[in-house]
Amino acid sequence: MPMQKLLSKARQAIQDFDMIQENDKIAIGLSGGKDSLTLLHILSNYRKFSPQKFELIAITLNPGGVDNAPLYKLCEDLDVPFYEIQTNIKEIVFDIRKEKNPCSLCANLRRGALNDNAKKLGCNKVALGHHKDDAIETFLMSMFYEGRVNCFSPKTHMDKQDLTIIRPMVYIEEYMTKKATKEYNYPVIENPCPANGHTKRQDVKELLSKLNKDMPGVKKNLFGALNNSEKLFIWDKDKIK
Ligand SMILES: Nc1ncnc2c1ncn2[C@@H]1O[C@H](COP(=O)(O)OP(=O)(O)OP(=O)(O)O)[C@@H](O)[C@H]1O
Repeated sequence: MPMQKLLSKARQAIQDFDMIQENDKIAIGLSGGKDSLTLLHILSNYRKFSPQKFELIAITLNPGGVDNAPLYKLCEDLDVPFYEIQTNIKEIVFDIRKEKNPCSLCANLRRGALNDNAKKLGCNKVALGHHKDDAIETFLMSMFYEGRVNCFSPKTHMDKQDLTIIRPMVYIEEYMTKKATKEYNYPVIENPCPANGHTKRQDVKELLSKLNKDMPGVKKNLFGALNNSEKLFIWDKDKIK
Protein backbone atom coordinates (compact mmCIF):
# COMPACT_ATOMS: atom_id res chain seq x y z
CA MET A 1 0.00 0.00 0.00
CA PRO A 2 1.90 3.06 -1.13
CA MET A 3 2.05 5.88 1.45
CA GLN A 4 0.89 8.26 -1.31
CA LYS A 5 -2.52 6.58 -1.54
CA LEU A 6 -2.99 6.60 2.25
CA LEU A 7 -1.90 10.22 2.43
CA SER A 8 -4.23 11.31 -0.34
CA LYS A 9 -7.27 9.74 1.41
CA ALA A 10 -6.26 11.15 4.79
CA ARG A 11 -5.65 14.59 3.30
CA GLN A 12 -9.12 14.53 1.72
CA ALA A 13 -10.79 13.70 5.05
CA ILE A 14 -8.67 16.27 6.93
CA GLN A 15 -9.77 18.93 4.43
CA ASP A 16 -13.43 17.87 4.14
CA PHE A 17 -13.91 18.05 7.90
CA ASP A 18 -11.39 20.81 8.62
CA MET A 19 -9.58 18.61 11.13
CA ILE A 20 -6.23 20.39 11.55
CA GLN A 21 -5.46 24.03 12.30
CA GLU A 22 -2.19 25.96 12.56
CA ASN A 23 -0.30 25.31 15.85
CA ASP A 24 -2.41 22.33 16.86
CA LYS A 25 -0.76 19.89 19.24
CA ILE A 26 -2.20 16.50 18.38
CA ALA A 27 -1.95 13.34 20.51
CA ILE A 28 -2.23 10.14 18.50
CA GLY A 29 -3.91 7.38 20.49
CA LEU A 30 -1.43 4.61 19.73
CA SER A 31 -2.81 1.24 20.83
CA GLY A 32 -0.09 -0.71 19.04
CA GLY A 33 -2.74 -2.21 16.72
CA LYS A 34 -2.50 -2.01 12.92
CA ASP A 35 -4.90 0.93 12.60
CA SER A 36 -3.29 3.40 14.98
CA LEU A 37 0.17 2.36 13.75
CA THR A 38 -0.96 3.27 10.23
CA LEU A 39 -2.33 6.57 11.57
CA LEU A 40 1.00 7.36 13.23
CA HIS A 41 2.83 6.69 9.96
CA ILE A 42 0.35 8.79 7.95
CA LEU A 43 0.35 11.82 10.27
CA SER A 44 4.12 11.81 10.70
CA ASN A 45 4.36 12.06 6.89
CA TYR A 46 1.47 14.49 6.47
CA ARG A 47 3.19 16.85 8.93
CA LYS A 48 6.02 17.31 6.41
CA PHE A 49 3.88 19.02 3.75
CA SER A 50 0.72 20.08 5.57
CA PRO A 51 -0.25 23.70 4.88
CA GLN A 52 -0.86 24.04 8.63
CA LYS A 53 2.13 23.54 10.90
CA PHE A 54 1.26 21.30 13.82
CA GLU A 55 2.92 19.25 16.56
CA LEU A 56 2.49 15.51 17.08
CA ILE A 57 2.93 13.21 20.05
CA ALA A 58 1.84 9.59 20.58
CA ILE A 59 0.21 8.26 23.75
CA THR A 60 -0.09 4.57 24.56
CA LEU A 61 -2.18 3.45 27.49
CA ASN A 62 -0.86 0.23 28.90
CA PRO A 63 -3.89 -1.69 30.25
CA GLY A 64 -1.46 -3.65 32.45
CA GLY A 65 1.45 -5.96 31.68
CA VAL A 66 2.03 -5.20 27.97
CA ASP A 67 5.56 -4.80 26.59
CA ASN A 68 5.43 -1.72 24.38
CA ALA A 69 9.19 -1.40 23.78
CA PRO A 70 8.83 -1.66 19.96
CA LEU A 71 6.58 1.43 19.98
CA TYR A 72 9.31 3.54 21.61
CA LYS A 73 11.67 2.64 18.79
CA LEU A 74 9.15 3.31 16.00
CA CYS A 75 8.18 6.71 17.41
CA GLU A 76 11.83 7.63 17.73
CA ASP A 77 12.40 6.67 14.08
CA LEU A 78 9.41 8.77 13.01
CA ASP A 79 10.45 11.64 15.26
CA VAL A 80 7.24 11.62 17.28
CA PRO A 81 7.59 12.02 21.09
CA PHE A 82 6.16 8.90 22.75
CA TYR A 83 4.41 8.66 26.11
CA GLU A 84 3.45 5.35 27.67
CA ILE A 85 0.90 5.61 30.46
CA GLN A 86 0.51 2.73 32.91
CA THR A 87 -3.13 2.07 33.82
CA ASN A 88 -5.09 -0.53 35.78
CA ILE A 89 -7.88 -0.79 33.20
CA LYS A 90 -7.51 -4.56 32.85
CA GLU A 91 -7.82 -5.02 36.62
CA ILE A 92 -10.84 -2.70 36.89
CA VAL A 93 -12.74 -4.34 34.02
CA PHE A 94 -12.03 -8.01 34.71
CA ASP A 95 -11.09 -8.37 38.41
CA ILE A 96 -12.94 -5.56 40.19
CA ARG A 97 -16.06 -5.02 38.09
CA LYS A 98 -16.06 -8.57 36.58
CA GLU A 99 -17.91 -7.15 33.56
CA LYS A 100 -20.02 -9.52 31.44
CA ASN A 101 -19.88 -7.00 28.57
CA PRO A 102 -16.40 -5.60 29.12
CA CYS A 103 -16.00 -3.73 25.81
CA SER A 104 -17.99 -0.60 26.56
CA LEU A 105 -16.51 -0.05 30.05
CA CYS A 106 -13.01 -0.66 28.71
CA ALA A 107 -13.59 1.76 25.80
CA ASN A 108 -14.92 4.41 28.20
CA LEU A 109 -11.98 4.06 30.58
CA ARG A 110 -9.51 4.21 27.68
CA ARG A 111 -11.20 7.24 26.17
CA GLY A 112 -11.18 9.07 29.52
CA ALA A 113 -7.54 8.24 30.27
CA LEU A 114 -6.41 9.13 26.75
CA ASN A 115 -8.17 12.49 26.79
CA ASP A 116 -6.98 13.37 30.32
CA ASN A 117 -3.37 12.57 29.46
CA ALA A 118 -3.52 14.42 26.14
CA LYS A 119 -4.79 17.47 27.99
CA LYS A 120 -2.07 17.16 30.66
CA LEU A 121 0.56 16.99 27.92
CA GLY A 122 -0.69 20.26 26.44
CA CYS A 123 -2.58 18.85 23.44
CA ASN A 124 -5.72 20.44 22.00
CA LYS A 125 -6.55 17.46 19.76
CA VAL A 126 -6.60 13.67 19.97
CA ALA A 127 -6.37 11.60 16.77
CA LEU A 128 -7.90 8.11 16.73
CA GLY A 129 -7.32 5.27 14.28
CA HIS A 130 -10.94 4.62 13.26
CA HIS A 131 -11.25 3.87 9.54
CA LYS A 132 -14.03 3.62 6.95
CA ASP A 133 -15.02 0.02 7.85
CA ASP A 134 -15.22 0.98 11.54
CA ALA A 135 -17.64 3.75 10.56
CA ILE A 136 -19.88 1.44 8.50
CA GLU A 137 -19.89 -1.19 11.27
CA THR A 138 -20.69 1.42 13.95
CA PHE A 139 -23.50 2.80 11.78
CA LEU A 140 -25.08 -0.67 11.53
CA MET A 141 -24.41 -1.58 15.17
CA SER A 142 -26.25 1.50 16.36
CA MET A 143 -29.34 0.39 14.41
CA PHE A 144 -29.05 -3.32 15.30
CA TYR A 145 -28.29 -2.98 19.01
CA GLU A 146 -29.46 0.51 20.02
CA GLY A 147 -32.41 1.15 17.71
CA ARG A 148 -31.08 4.46 16.47
CA VAL A 149 -29.29 5.82 13.43
CA ASN A 150 -25.92 6.98 14.71
CA CYS A 151 -22.17 6.88 14.16
CA PHE A 152 -19.07 8.53 15.59
CA SER A 153 -18.17 11.79 13.90
CA PRO A 154 -14.95 12.49 11.94
CA LYS A 155 -14.45 15.50 14.24
CA THR A 156 -15.99 16.13 17.66
CA HIS A 157 -15.34 18.94 20.09
CA MET A 158 -15.58 17.91 23.75
CA ASP A 159 -16.74 21.09 25.44
CA LYS A 160 -16.06 19.96 29.00
CA GLN A 161 -12.39 19.29 28.35
CA ASP A 162 -12.01 21.74 25.48
CA LEU A 163 -10.48 18.97 23.42
CA THR A 164 -11.20 18.00 19.80
CA ILE A 165 -11.23 14.38 18.69
CA ILE A 166 -10.30 13.78 15.04
CA ARG A 167 -10.40 10.62 12.93
CA PRO A 168 -8.22 11.28 9.87
CA MET A 169 -8.63 7.72 8.50
CA VAL A 170 -12.41 7.78 7.93
CA TYR A 171 -11.90 7.49 4.14
CA ILE A 172 -9.38 4.65 4.46
CA GLU A 173 -10.59 1.05 4.13
CA GLU A 174 -9.39 -1.51 6.65
CA TYR A 175 -7.70 -3.64 3.97
CA MET A 176 -5.37 -0.68 3.40
CA THR A 177 -4.23 -0.63 7.03
CA LYS A 178 -3.63 -4.39 6.80
CA LYS A 179 -1.57 -3.95 3.64
CA ALA A 180 0.41 -1.03 5.12
CA THR A 181 1.15 -3.07 8.24
CA LYS A 182 2.67 -5.85 6.14
CA GLU A 183 4.47 -3.58 3.72
CA TYR A 184 6.02 -1.29 6.32
CA ASN A 185 6.51 -4.05 8.87
CA TYR A 186 4.86 -2.18 11.74
CA PRO A 187 5.65 -3.65 15.17
CA VAL A 188 2.08 -4.73 16.01
CA ILE A 189 1.57 -5.30 19.73
CA GLU A 190 -0.57 -8.35 20.43
CA ASN A 191 -3.94 -7.25 21.85
CA PRO A 192 -3.98 -8.73 25.39
CA CYS A 193 -7.76 -8.48 25.72
CA PRO A 194 -9.50 -11.83 26.47
CA ALA A 195 -12.60 -10.57 24.59
CA ASN A 196 -10.57 -9.83 21.45
CA GLY A 197 -12.29 -11.25 18.38
CA HIS A 198 -15.49 -12.33 20.20
CA THR A 199 -17.29 -9.03 20.08
CA LYS A 200 -20.53 -7.70 18.61
CA ARG A 201 -18.33 -5.67 16.26
CA GLN A 202 -16.72 -8.87 15.00
CA ASP A 203 -20.18 -10.37 14.34
CA VAL A 204 -21.23 -7.27 12.37
CA LYS A 205 -17.90 -7.26 10.50
CA GLU A 206 -18.46 -10.88 9.41
CA LEU A 207 -22.07 -10.20 8.45
CA LEU A 208 -21.04 -7.19 6.35
CA SER A 209 -18.34 -9.14 4.61
CA LYS A 210 -20.85 -11.86 3.70
CA LEU A 211 -23.43 -9.29 2.55
CA ASN A 212 -20.84 -7.51 0.44
CA LYS A 213 -20.05 -10.77 -1.34
CA ASP A 214 -23.73 -11.49 -2.06
CA MET A 215 -24.61 -7.88 -2.89
CA PRO A 216 -21.51 -6.14 -4.21
CA GLY A 217 -21.57 -2.45 -3.39
CA VAL A 218 -23.45 -2.78 -0.12
CA LYS A 219 -20.63 -1.27 1.96
CA LYS A 220 -20.20 1.57 -0.51
CA ASN A 221 -23.92 2.35 -0.32
CA LEU A 222 -23.98 2.24 3.48
CA PHE A 223 -21.04 4.66 3.58
CA GLY A 224 -22.88 6.81 1.04
CA ALA A 225 -25.95 6.89 3.29
CA LEU A 226 -23.79 7.99 6.22
CA ASN A 227 -22.38 10.87 4.18
CA ASN A 228 -25.68 12.03 2.78
CA SER A 229 -27.45 13.64 5.71
CA GLU A 230 -29.95 15.46 3.47
CA LYS A 231 -31.24 12.17 2.13
CA LEU A 232 -31.45 10.49 5.52
CA PHE A 233 -35.25 10.28 5.34
CA ILE A 234 -36.65 9.40 8.74
CA TRP A 235 -40.25 8.91 9.80
CA ASP A 236 -40.64 12.25 11.49
CA LYS A 237 -44.28 12.36 12.66
CA ASP A 238 -44.29 16.15 12.93
CA LYS A 239 -43.02 16.58 9.39
CA ILE A 240 -45.30 13.96 7.86
CA LYS A 241 -48.61 14.84 9.54
N1 LIG B 1 -4.41 1.38 24.67
C1 LIG B 1 -4.57 2.45 23.88
N2 LIG B 1 -3.72 3.49 23.96
C2 LIG B 1 -3.87 4.57 23.17
N3 LIG B 1 -4.85 4.69 22.26
C3 LIG B 1 -5.73 3.69 22.13
C4 LIG B 1 -5.65 2.52 22.94
N4 LIG B 1 -6.66 1.70 22.59
C5 LIG B 1 -7.34 2.32 21.60
N5 LIG B 1 -6.79 3.51 21.30
C6 LIG B 1 -7.22 4.48 20.26
O1 LIG B 1 -8.61 4.31 20.02
C7 LIG B 1 -8.83 3.87 18.66
C8 LIG B 1 -10.00 2.91 18.62
O2 LIG B 1 -9.78 1.85 19.53
P1 LIG B 1 -10.15 0.34 19.16
O3 LIG B 1 -9.94 -0.49 20.34
O4 LIG B 1 -11.49 0.34 18.48
O5 LIG B 1 -8.97 0.03 18.16
P2 LIG B 1 -8.87 -0.75 16.80
O6 LIG B 1 -9.98 -0.39 15.86
O7 LIG B 1 -8.62 -2.19 17.06
O8 LIG B 1 -7.55 -0.01 16.26
P3 LIG B 1 -6.04 -0.40 16.46
O9 LIG B 1 -5.73 -1.32 15.32
O10 LIG B 1 -5.31 0.91 16.39
O11 LIG B 1 -5.94 -1.05 17.82
C9 LIG B 1 -7.50 3.25 18.23
O12 LIG B 1 -7.35 3.25 16.82
C10 LIG B 1 -6.52 4.15 18.93
O13 LIG B 1 -6.35 5.37 18.21
